[in-house]
Amino acid sequence: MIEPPTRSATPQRELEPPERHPEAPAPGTVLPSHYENCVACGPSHPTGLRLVSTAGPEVSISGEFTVTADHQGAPGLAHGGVLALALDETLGGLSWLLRRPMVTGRLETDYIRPVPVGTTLFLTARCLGFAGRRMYAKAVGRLGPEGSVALRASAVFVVVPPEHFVEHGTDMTTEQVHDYEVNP
Ligand SMILES: CCCCCCCCCCCCCCCC(=O)SCCNC(=O)CCNC(=O)[C@H](O)C(C)(C)COP(=O)(O)OP(=O)(O)OC[C@H]1O[C@@H](n2cnc3c(N)ncnc32)[C@H](O)[C@@H]1OP(=O)(O)O
Repeated sequence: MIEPPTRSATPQRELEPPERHPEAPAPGTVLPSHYENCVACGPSHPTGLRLVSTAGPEVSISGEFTVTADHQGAPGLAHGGVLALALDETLGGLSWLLRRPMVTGRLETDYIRPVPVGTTLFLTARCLGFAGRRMYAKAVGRLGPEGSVALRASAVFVVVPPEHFVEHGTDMTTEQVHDYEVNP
């Protein structure tokens, strides 16, 4: 028997409101890739999404990427896992505005419309607030800037110390991780 989920991306109590960091990049700022080989945003990844994120108002982010033949599941259609990746990256980009390192704890995705190869998907993510170390957020993906909604997601990210990436990853020093705090 498959166990029912024990956690939910729907807040179970009132959240502390999110605060945009005073030194967050201004709305409209195109955000840099956080890692050149990232499968979602890295410019050096050969088949990645090359998703580009832009800081939005309050604690929100927009992102876009074009679905290519490298992102197919069924012929001519984006793979659902790839679409979850795009949502995860856009939601994770909220870190730039909060200036707190976070990792995805839970990502709940609704797939509403198929996304054909060649589509430029427009994503937006918004922070709902915090419950301790848990950050709750929502995201939407549209087929065009004002197009039909193809995807919706609710997520919980967990704030981690910068050392998380040094301890569990490779090629990352504590100095590099702390650089994010001053040089987004
Ligand atoms: C300096 C700033 C500039 C930054 C500028 C850089 C920008 C950069 C952009 C990046 C954009 C990329 C975006 C992709 C982001 C990924 O894809 S991250 C990769 C995928 N995720 C992971 O690998 C996470 C793997 N899991 C873990 O490492 C650990 O389970 C976690 C999540 C750190 C939690 O472990 P822990 O630290 O021991 O925490 P724990 O005490 O268990 O839980 C803490 C709280 O979180 C809750 N929690 C823990 N796990 C979960 C869960 N799965 N679901 C819900 N709640 C949970 C607990 O219930 C607990 O809540 P409270 O009881 O405190 O209320």
